[in-house]
Amino acid sequence: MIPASLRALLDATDGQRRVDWAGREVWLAREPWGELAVSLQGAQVLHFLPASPEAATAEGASSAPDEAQAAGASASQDDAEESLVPGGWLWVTPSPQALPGAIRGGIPLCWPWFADERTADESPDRSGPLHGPARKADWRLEAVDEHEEGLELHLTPVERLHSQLVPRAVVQANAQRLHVELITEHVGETPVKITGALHSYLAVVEAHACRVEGLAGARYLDKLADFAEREQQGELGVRGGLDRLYHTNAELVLDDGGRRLRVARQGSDSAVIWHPGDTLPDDTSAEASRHFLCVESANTRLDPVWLVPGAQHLLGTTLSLASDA
Ligand SMILES: O=P(O)(O)OC[C@H]1O[C@H](O)[C@H](O)[C@@H](O)[C@@H]1O
Repeated sequence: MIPASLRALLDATDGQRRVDWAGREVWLAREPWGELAVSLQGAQVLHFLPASPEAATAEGASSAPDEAQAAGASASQDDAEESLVPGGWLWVTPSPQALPGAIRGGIPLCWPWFADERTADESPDRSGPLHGPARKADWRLEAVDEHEEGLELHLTPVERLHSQLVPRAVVQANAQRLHVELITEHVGETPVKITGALHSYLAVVEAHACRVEGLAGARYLDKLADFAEREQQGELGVRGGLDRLYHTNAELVLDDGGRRLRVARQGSDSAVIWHPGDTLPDDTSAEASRHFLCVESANTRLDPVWLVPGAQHLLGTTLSLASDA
């Protein structure tokens, strides 16, 4: 579910190319296996639509223009805002912030800390940005390789983001799945504590009618209740705003009534589930916000990672259709 202007650029793409979208350089692929869009600001995957027959039949997965009615084009919406076009597994706001702001949507890379935890923040007064500097930084596309009848992209930041830590991102896309990994290499001399997230904005029919399976019985910290510790009773039904850090490495399934998306995580014992509810961010309308739910592969205060010199940490997520759909 992406803004119409990004959809139009994809429709005009045959193969692979670089375009300018929302003031950012964005790499696009439209090939027999499916579609992928990656912003070089933040190495942020913005769009993924696999060509597998099952994916194409899932509700909302078509990109045909005449089916673009549902999301974001309603009369209640600000006329100035672009419409959102259904199709794809990720959501991107129709009104992204200008640079140097970050684009809300897709899969932002939060590194080397999650939210306001500021692990590994080297600024003198520990005043680094929410979610760390990586998501707003310029990244370089180092390589595009063939991978399992799809593609594998390798990205690195243009400038050094930390004196001891070096991140890189790998994106694998094919007709069945999207896999993103954020690898942190310690090239320094002293242990460093990191957190982080693959802050996935997953496209849904209606955020407040979603179910997330796999969390029953898990302990979580409720950020909307001053980090109160609670236990998930039964499966999670999303009915309003929520901001929770679940302590689990379980595989999750997001069911929005139309599609059952499996969210597998690697190197992550924290699953963050977030939706702003009525507390809308400045860059997103109420109408547009109805169509995403964040299900994040993360390392949070629940499972920070102490990296020692020479070590690496891989934080990953794999999105695929649940086979029991
Ligand atoms: O608005 P952003 O900086 O992108 O952050 C969006 C959200 O990210 C995470 O999910 C946090 O748990 C939330 O507390 C935060 O509000």
